Amino acid sequence: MDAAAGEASAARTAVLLTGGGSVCPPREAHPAEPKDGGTNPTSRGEVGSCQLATKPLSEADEHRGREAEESLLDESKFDVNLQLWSLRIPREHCTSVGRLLHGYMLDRARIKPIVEDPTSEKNRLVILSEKIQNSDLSEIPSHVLDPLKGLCNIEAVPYSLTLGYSYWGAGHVAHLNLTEDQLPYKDVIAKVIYDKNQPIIQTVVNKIGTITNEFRVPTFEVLAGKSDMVAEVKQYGVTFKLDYSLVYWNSRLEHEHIRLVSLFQRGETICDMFAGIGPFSIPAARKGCHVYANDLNPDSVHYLRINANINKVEDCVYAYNMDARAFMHHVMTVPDSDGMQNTGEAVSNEDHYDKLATDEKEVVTLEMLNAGKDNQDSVNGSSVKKKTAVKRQLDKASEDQIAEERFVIAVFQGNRNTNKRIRGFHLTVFRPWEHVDHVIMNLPASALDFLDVFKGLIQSEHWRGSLPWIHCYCFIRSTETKESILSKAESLLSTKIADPIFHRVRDVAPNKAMFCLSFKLPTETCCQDVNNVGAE
Ligand SMILES: C[S@@+](CC[C@H](N)C(=O)[O-])C[C@H]1O[C@@H](n2cnc3c(N)ncnc32)[C@H](O)[C@@H]1O
Repeated sequence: MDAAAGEASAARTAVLLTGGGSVCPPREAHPAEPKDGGTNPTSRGEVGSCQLATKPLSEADEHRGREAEESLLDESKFDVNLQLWSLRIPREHCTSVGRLLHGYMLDRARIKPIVEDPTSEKNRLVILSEKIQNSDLSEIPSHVLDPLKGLCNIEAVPYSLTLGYSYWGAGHVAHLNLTEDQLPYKDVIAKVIYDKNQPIIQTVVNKIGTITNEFRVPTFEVLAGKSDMVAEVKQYGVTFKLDYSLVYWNSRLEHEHIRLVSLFQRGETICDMFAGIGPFSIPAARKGCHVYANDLNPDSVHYLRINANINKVEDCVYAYNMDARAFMHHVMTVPDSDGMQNTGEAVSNEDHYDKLATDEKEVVTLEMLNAGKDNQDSVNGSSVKKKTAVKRQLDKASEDQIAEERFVIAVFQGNRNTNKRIRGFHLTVFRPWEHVDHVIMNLPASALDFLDVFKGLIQSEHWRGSLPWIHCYCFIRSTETKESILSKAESLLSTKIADPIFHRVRDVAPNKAMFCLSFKLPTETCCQDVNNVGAE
């Protein structure tokens, strides 16, 4: 359980402390009529005693507390009701409205901000963020609202959303973020959360201060229960095991993890420079990508390996525990003797590059496929012979062939678990110095500073196909602009970036937003011999 879950727990605590009775309405997620009919600007937020309050218990409170104790677990006590605003729009404008309203829509893990309108199938409701409090939408700046009004008819509709028991995820750690005025009551709050949530909650912690260490791990004070902070959480069907006290984890990035991985194709090669416990790497591997995942924190790499195993992608994830800069140099360096440096290894513990050249995974070119011919030399020959054959065939392949070969990979991977082998047909898996499709850099506080690692990184005589996409996360403060960030990136790469894409991930503070800057690595930056590498 993380901060969000802690929020629910805090809400539940408040129910007991303030004795609000049946204050949270039944679980629902629908447009709701405001008491004033929606004509006046109306403040909305969390309702009733679902807000944390710390006044003393009355007799009635204690009675209700005893009642709650008698039942093992009252799931409704987890409910957090959000009173929000939504915009009713014609359904054909969803994409454009979603784009225009980026940063002003609801940003909650696993909640879609655009939903069906129960009153008409021709419309959709765009759920607005909690920061939009008034029906006149005065919190949305005119440069966003005016184009929206020009695009289509919009109508502000109150929207009630209850985040219930199942929403708050898994794990046994209730993670609180107590404010100054709540701190004097931290022990009683923790005790109530702990006592009233047996056997689910085993540990109650409060986050202390801001994160300053390089591994981005918050400091927690254990307020109740065991100090064990190992938990399992689920994101979009993937299970992640982690120790909250040792590694970075942020459930609010779930949408972003899904968004980025949805851009990857099966068979692609991914380098994740700041991988953490694998929220990009593991889903990418599950999609059929080959992932080189690195983190400086040895505990993160430990859980990355565990998570690769839990999710059965240990064959496709190669884990490294290095500084990100050293990692990129390491995986992009062509080994002297066609061997592999031993710093990083496949999670399955087999030598990755040996595996690439064994008879289980070798290369078939399009011509060989068409001819339907066995490549017995590679299957039966020595490892060196096989690798030479692989190399020769790779050299011949064009960009089109890469696509075709990847189709073959998809077919073979579909059969992977059946242990079915077709002798003579082999797979193309590129080593990073030959081809990488995407590089992920999720260390928003300083990832931009690492961009100079790409200067002269690629040896063009070994490279095949187009240059990689870089997805570099950053913060933009109110004193900065996209232009200033871009110019910093360009100066680190020593060249212009063509067609940069800024994706707003989330607001992290009133004056600070997290963005993902995506761009194709410019040829001028990275190639030791620029003439031979395609920059398309
Ligand atoms: C913001 S977290 C992102 C983790 C993961 N990608 C995610 O989305 O949850 C950044 C990660 O970078 C790691 N890190 C910090 N400095 C690093 C460095 N110089 N080289 C490699 N990893 C580093 C931290 O340990 C942390 O796990």
